[in-house]
Amino acid sequence: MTEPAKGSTARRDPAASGERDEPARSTVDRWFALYPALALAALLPVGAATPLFPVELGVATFALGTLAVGMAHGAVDHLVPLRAAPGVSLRRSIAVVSVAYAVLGGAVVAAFFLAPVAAFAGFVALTWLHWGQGDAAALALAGVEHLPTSAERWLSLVVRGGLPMGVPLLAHPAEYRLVAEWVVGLFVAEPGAAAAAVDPLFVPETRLAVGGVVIAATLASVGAGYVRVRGGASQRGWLRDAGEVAVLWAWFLLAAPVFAIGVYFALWHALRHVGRLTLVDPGAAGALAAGDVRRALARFARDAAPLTLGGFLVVGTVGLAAPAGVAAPGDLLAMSLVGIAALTLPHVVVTAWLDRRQGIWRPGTGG
Ligand SMILES: CC1=C(/C=C/C(C)=C/C=C/C(C)=C/C=O)C(C)(C)CCC1
Ligand SMILES: [Fe+2]
Repeated sequence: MTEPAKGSTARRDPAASGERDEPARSTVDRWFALYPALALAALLPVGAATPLFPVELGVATFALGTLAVGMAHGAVDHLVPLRAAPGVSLRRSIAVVSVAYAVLGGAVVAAFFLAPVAAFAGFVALTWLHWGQGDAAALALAGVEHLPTSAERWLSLVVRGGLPMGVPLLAHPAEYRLVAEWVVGLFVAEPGAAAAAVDPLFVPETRLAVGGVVIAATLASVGAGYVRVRGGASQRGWLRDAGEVAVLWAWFLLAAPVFAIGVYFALWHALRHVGRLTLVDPGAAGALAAGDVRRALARFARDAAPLTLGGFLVVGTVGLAAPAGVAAPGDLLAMSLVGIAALTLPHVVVTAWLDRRQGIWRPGTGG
């Protein structure tokens, strides 16, 4: 739990306190964060075997995860302003989010056409930020007490986003590079040009620097949390945080990158975000408070269905527009990633707005 709000003017932090919706919140934490994390831990032996298999296994897993929940997790963004802010109409909510998606998504696609290598690196950086942002919100929702300041939450963001984006580069650079070549290869048709173009990204210094940042941030974050526990914060929340970080470290060290990220995207990031969204839908939150996870999920699926299809249309359009064409499984992954990149920038903006509304980055004052 964050520091209690001080003074009568301070607003509550609904992501980390509030008794009224506590049963719904703890149901969400269990079903959408804790159990999936335990499932990922149980999958570690499977992950450890994946480097022995062809990368196509990873591509199929990534596609399946994106089909199942990955795409859907952002497909209710148009309802987020409506549900998270008083006084926003449905029409305004849809209009604002549609404009953000068209402008920002269009800019991302243009960036891939104009400067594919920089756009790819930017997408990895954006995902680092976004997946870290998602986990910081999940930790707040879980009510951990060892992250009472925004600085500590930012450090968690660096760790949690760095695990999926940085550790595979440290542990499996060849497959990481292959994916970069596939993505850039959609936009540069000459044979061998993509491999040469991504060279500057894969110098040993990048790998060292990225690995160093993730290791240092992990040690600093776990250490700072321990200091908070010594100062009276709940040990349970800290152990949960450190345990999740340990599972993610093991997962991304052991599993082949495309497989690892495919599973993580669906089972970890997307599910956590879906859980968070069910809490801002009063109908779903009511079902969750009564322990009815299935009904909450059914409501989410109904809301997300139309724009999940829309998301796949975006991916298909990227495939049709790619100058080099789409032929091999690698191209399919590449076109999905570019489509996802276009959807991710506006999704990050909507999520950041929700974070702000919920006081994720201003613990103790939020709401
Ligand atoms: C697959 C894959 C990569 C990139 C994945 C990314 C960047 C996924 C982003 C997904 C998002 C942002 C989903 C929305 O929340 C790497 C790391 C380049 C190399 C290893 C394999
Ligand atoms: Fe997301």
